Amino acid sequence: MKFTEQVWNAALPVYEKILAHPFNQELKTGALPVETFKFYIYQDSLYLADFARALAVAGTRSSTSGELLEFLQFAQNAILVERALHESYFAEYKIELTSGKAPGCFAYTNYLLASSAYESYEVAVAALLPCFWIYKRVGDAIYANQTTPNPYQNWIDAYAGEEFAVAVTRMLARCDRLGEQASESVRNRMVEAYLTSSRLEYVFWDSAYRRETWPV
Ligand SMILES: Cc1ncc(CO)c(N)n1
Repeated sequence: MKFTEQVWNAALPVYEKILAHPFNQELKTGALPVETFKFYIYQDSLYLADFARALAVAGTRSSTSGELLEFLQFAQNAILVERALHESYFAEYKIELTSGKAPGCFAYTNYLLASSAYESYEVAVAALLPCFWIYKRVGDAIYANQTTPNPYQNWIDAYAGEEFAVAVTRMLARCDRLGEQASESVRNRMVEAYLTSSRLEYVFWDSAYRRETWPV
């Protein structure tokens, strides 16, 4: 079985919970409170800044310059998406939040940064896969069932769109090659990393929905 098929099956219950989460259900119908969306966009800008770093670091752990280039391009794109958030949503919604990372965002970004630095290249890449693939599947599912007009149309279009799809396809192909070449023990750790990041995707959405703050 292809690595990506294996992990998709392994994390299917997590994906289904993500899709059913009220954040995504309300995004789909447009009923999501704007204050919740603002909180999410702010947290996502903090996420994307670290996601870019994790991608770049993972790239430096590869053994070919082709792979390094691929991951540097992913990193560049994450930075450009982060900037676009500021130019569009931050301006449109007058987001002036300064609270920093909520616990959910903190957990996810630090997991990605730690994996990229301290895990093997293959495991680091597997940890980064849900950021692409789960977002793509969620974007597509929302796009296919959304209420129109929808105040969050730009967000939906970005993740259901062609440009993001190209990056996701490249990442999936990369993961399948790495999974195929990996020893059984490395492959098992790759599956574990994919699962952990999938759970953290859920945690991130749930944190945004609750506008999570630090308890102390
Ligand atoms: C939390 C999160 N995961 C994945 C993506 C897509 O890269 C994003 N923008 N935010």
